[in-house]
Amino acid sequence: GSVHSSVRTYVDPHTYEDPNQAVREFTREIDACHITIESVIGGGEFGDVCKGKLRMPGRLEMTVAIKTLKPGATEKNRLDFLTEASIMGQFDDPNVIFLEGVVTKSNPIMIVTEYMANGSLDTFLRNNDGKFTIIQLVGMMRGVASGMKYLSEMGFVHRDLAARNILVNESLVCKVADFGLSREIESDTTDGAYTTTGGKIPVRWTAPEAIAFRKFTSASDVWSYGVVMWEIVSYGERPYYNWSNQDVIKAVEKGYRLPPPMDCPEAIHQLMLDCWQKERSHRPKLTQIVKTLDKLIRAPELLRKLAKPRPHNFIDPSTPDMTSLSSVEDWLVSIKMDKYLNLFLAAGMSNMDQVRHLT
Ligand SMILES: CCCCn1c(-c2ccccc2C)cn2c3c(=O)[nH]c(=O)n(C)c3nc12
Repeated sequence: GSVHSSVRTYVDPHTYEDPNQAVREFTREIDACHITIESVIGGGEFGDVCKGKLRMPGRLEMTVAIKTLKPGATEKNRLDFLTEASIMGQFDDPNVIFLEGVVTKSNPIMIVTEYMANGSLDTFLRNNDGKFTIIQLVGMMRGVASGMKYLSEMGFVHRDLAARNILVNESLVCKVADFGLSREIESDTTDGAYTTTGGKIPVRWTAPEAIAFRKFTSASDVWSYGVVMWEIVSYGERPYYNWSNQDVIKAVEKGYRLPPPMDCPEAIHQLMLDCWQKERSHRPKLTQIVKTLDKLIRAPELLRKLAKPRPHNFIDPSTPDMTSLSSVEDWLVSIKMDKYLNLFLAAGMSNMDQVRHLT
C-alpha cells in the first residue's frame, strides 16, 4: 500500500485574510531583550543579516543568525519579510534551516534562525576550491536533495534553489534557506504548477517550462537541483560562465547542457543530465535522487570513473592527432552520437577528412 509520509502539508501564508495571523500561528515570538547582536555578516533585500546570541529562559545561550527589517520599511515590506518566517516556521527537517523565532513587538523586526558557521554554499566552495574529497561533495549534494525531498513532500515548491541560497554548518551539513520568493503548489491548476505574475526569474537555475510558461513544480525544482550539483562539483563556478541569459535560454532550448566540471564522476554528471531532461515528467523525483546519492556514497568505487572533459580546442601536444580526434568527437557530440565515438576510432576514423568520405 502507499506509504503515507509523516509530514503535514504546508499552508501558504498568502491564503490568510490577515498575514499577521499566519505569523502568530507558525512562529514563536522572542523577547528582544533575549537577543544580543554581535556583528553584521551579510545584507538582504530587507536589511542586514547579523550574527548574535539568543538566551531563552531555561536554555543554554545559543549562537543565532538574525535577519533584521530596515527601519522605515513599509507595511508591505513588513508583511513580505514576515511571510518568510511563516513559511520556515512550518518546516522541521535536518536539511532545512531552522527558525528559532521572530521579534515583531519591538523594532527592528527580526527573524532568528540557527547559526550556520560556514555561511552560504557558493561562497564557501569558492573559498575552499579543490579542498574536499568527492565523497564530501556528494555528501553535500545528498543533504540538499534530502532537504528538497522533505519540502516537495510538504507540497512546497522553492522556485529559487541555488548554491547561494543554501547554508553550510560547521559539520559541512547543507541546509536549504531563503524562502522569500517561494509559493506553495496551487491545488486547482492541472499539473499542480504555479503560475506567477512574472517575478524576476533566476534564468540559469530555472527549468525551461518555468521560464517559458511560468510553471513552477517540484520537477522544476529538480532542474535547479541539477544546477546546484554542478555548482558543487565545480566549487562555485558560475553556470554557463559569462553567457547572457538569452544565450543560456537559446542553448538549453537547442539541447545544450552544462559539461561535466573537472574531475566529475560520470555517474554524477549523468544524474545532472537526468535532472535536465526537457520533459519534466522524465526527470527523477527527489526521493530517487536521494537514493541514488546514498548508493554512490555507500559504494565509492562507482565514483571512480570520471566523465570525459569536453575538449573545446583542447590541444594536447603529447598526442599530435588529438586535435583531429576532438573534431570527430565534437562532431559526434553535436549530433548526439558521441556514444559511437569508439566505433569510429576502432574503424580508424580519427579525423574529419576520413568521415567526409563516409557520406
Ligand atoms: C541564504 C540565507 C541568507 C540569510 N541568512 C539566514 C536566514 C535565512 C532566512 C531567514 C532568516 C535568516 C537569518 C541565516 N544565515 C546565515 C548563517 O547562519 N551563517 C552565515 O554565515 N550566513 C552568511 C548566513 N546568512 C543567513
